[in-house]
Amino acid sequence: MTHEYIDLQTVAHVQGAVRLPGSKSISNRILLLSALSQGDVAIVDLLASDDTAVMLAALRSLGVQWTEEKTATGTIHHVKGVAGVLPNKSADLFMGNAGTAIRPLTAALAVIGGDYTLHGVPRMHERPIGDLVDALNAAGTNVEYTGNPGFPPLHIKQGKIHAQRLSVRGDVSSQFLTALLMVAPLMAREHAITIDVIGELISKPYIEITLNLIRRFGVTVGQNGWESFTIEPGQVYQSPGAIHVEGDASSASYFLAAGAIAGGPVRVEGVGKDSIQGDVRFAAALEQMGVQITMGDNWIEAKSNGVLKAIDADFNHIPDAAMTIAIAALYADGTSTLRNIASWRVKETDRIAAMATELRKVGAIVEEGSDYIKVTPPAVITPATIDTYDDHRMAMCFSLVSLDGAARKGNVMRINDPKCVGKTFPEYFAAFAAIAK
Ligand SMILES: O=C(O)C1=C[C@@H](OP(=O)(O)O)[C@@H](O)[C@H](O)C1
Ligand SMILES: C=C(OP(=O)(O)O)C(=O)O
Repeated sequence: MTHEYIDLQTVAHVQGAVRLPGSKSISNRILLLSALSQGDVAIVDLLASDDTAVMLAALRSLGVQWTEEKTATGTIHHVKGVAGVLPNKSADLFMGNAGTAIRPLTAALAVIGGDYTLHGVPRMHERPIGDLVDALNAAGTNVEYTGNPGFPPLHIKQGKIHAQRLSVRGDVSSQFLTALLMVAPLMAREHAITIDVIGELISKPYIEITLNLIRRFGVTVGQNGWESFTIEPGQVYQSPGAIHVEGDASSASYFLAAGAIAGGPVRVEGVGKDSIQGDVRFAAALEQMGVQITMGDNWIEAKSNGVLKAIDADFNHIPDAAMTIAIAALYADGTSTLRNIASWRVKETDRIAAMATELRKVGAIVEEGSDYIKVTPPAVITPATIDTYDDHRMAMCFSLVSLDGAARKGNVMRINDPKCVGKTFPEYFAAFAAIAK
């Protein structure tokens, strides 16, 4: 942890428009699908952040060629697909703390086979991957733990897929199912492959993103509810030519919440009503809190009179954006409860514990359980020094606590280690400053 911090003066009003960076979830999926496909792919507006940098670096280490072209309107990444045949049969890959990189890459490398090691930052070595490794190894791959069983680092050797039916637990992270779905066409060379989901699948909208993008690369997945998925044999990923990355709907949540807390209107551009990201449903949660939301094809806008209604709801479908609701709850007219969010505990940090600790610093009364958090707002928000636990979302969420019409002028919120936003949104604090009037 660095000792850097940023001091945010309290402000009473926000207004303006923000152009969102690309979606992390879409960017990393498209990068891997492009590498696995036949033909060249031109990716427009890929997210530039730590999580995509580790994926790009890994692809380069594996011998996948890509170049970046700067244009007047943005960037285009050109990826040369290798159709599932990686030029480099061995590599040591640093995955940072990017779940969307390590989980699908582990599946791809395990199925393709070779001699690969994958590791990350210390927290990555505490984030579960056992359900994915179990599913893969039961099907014939050869993945070993080199540290603690169930967690990275991993050593992948040559295996041989013999199963036509795989099962994976869905209740710890949806990324395990995403990873298997992405590599299923590589396994279904001669026989169909069926993937059964064991336990209640969490974070379902992320599976919808996966299925949508797999389809864009020419592969059809048969779906039996959320219980099983079948990939018919002989399907090969084909380049869609050019593919555009939507703005990040989770990143949008901070600006929409700002509009909700401090008047607005605040408009985010790059994501709208046709988005394939589940996190656009954050806007519906704000509506329930009394915020006025309008949406276009490529934008969402929030405005309010600053008085928010408390909310009690299940947030399993939007685990990332739900953190922003926990902050909006500070400005509500009563106690809010966010339910069914157990996955918060195994992300960049234990987010239920971190959120509870930091909300208490600004005066909230917080109750936490294994899978819920209950927030009662204080009469006045107390200025505080906020720790961010190397979690980009903690830093972005707590920037919002500087929005306070009732605060004494000159009050300051200090956010420690603000650079952790680099995981998904390196320019976050500049974008936030631009709407704080
Ligand atoms: O598949 C994805 O792109 C993601 C799935 C979610 O994780 P879980 O499925 O672990 O909840 C989400 O929290 C993460 O930021 C991105
Ligand atoms: C949980 C997150 O990331 P990851 O993709 O590493 O799981 C997140 O961005 O909030």
